[in-house]
Amino acid sequence: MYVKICGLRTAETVDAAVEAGADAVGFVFAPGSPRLIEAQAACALAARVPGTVETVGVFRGQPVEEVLATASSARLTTIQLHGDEEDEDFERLRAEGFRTIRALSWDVYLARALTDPLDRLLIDAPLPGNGTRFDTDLLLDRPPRGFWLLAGGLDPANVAGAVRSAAPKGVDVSSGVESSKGVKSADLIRRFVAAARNA
Ligand SMILES: O=C(O)c1ccccc1N[C@@H]1O[C@H](COP(=O)(O)O)[C@@H](O)[C@H]1O
Repeated sequence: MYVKICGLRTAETVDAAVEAGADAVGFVFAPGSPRLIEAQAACALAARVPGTVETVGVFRGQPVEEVLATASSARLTTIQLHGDEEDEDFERLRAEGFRTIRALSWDVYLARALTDPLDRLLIDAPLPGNGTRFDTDLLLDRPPRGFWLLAGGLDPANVAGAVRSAAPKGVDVSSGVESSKGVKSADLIRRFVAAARNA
C-alpha cells in the first residue's frame, strides 16, 4: 500500500510522515489552497526527505510552464495535476524528468476515456482538499486498472475500510490528518500511515 501525505508545510510534519513510513509527501501550489506553500519553502522541506520518498507538487489549472518552473525550483520528483490537462502535458512533464500523477474526480474519471497508461491515476471527490468522501461503489462499473490512488475524505478511522472496499494501490490524505484547516498533526499522520498499512 502506497501512502501519500499531502499539504505539508512544516519540518516537524514532514519528518513525522517520513518516519511513519509514507511513500510520498505533497506540497500544494494550487492558488487559494489553505496549504499553499512557496517553492523555496517546499525546497527546504523536500531536502529533508530521503531519496526513497517521492516529493510531490500539487497543482490545479496552472500553465504547464509555471508548473515546471515551480517543481524545478522546489527540486521535486513528482507532479500531481488536478486540472483538465491533456496527455501531451503529462508527456511534457515526464520528458522534463518528473514522475506524474493525474488527479480526476470520480465522475470525470467515469466519463473520460484515458489513453495515457504512463500516468498514475488519483481518483478523488469533486472538491479536492476539502475532506469530502465519495461512494467508491460508483467505480464498480469501470474499475480503475493499473496503479491508482484513492483520495477524498480519508482519515485514520476510515482508511482501512476504504482500502478493503475499493482496493486501490495507494491512498492520499490531506484534511484527515489536520487538527484544523491547513494545520497538519504529526500524531494523526502517524495514525493514518499505520492504519493504511495494516488494512
Ligand atoms: O489540499 C488542497 O488544498 C488541494 C488544493 C487543490 C487541489 C488538490 C488539493 N489537495 C488534494 O486533495 C486530495 C485529498 O484531499 P482531502 O484528504 O479530501 O482533504 C489529495 O489528492 C490532495 O493532494
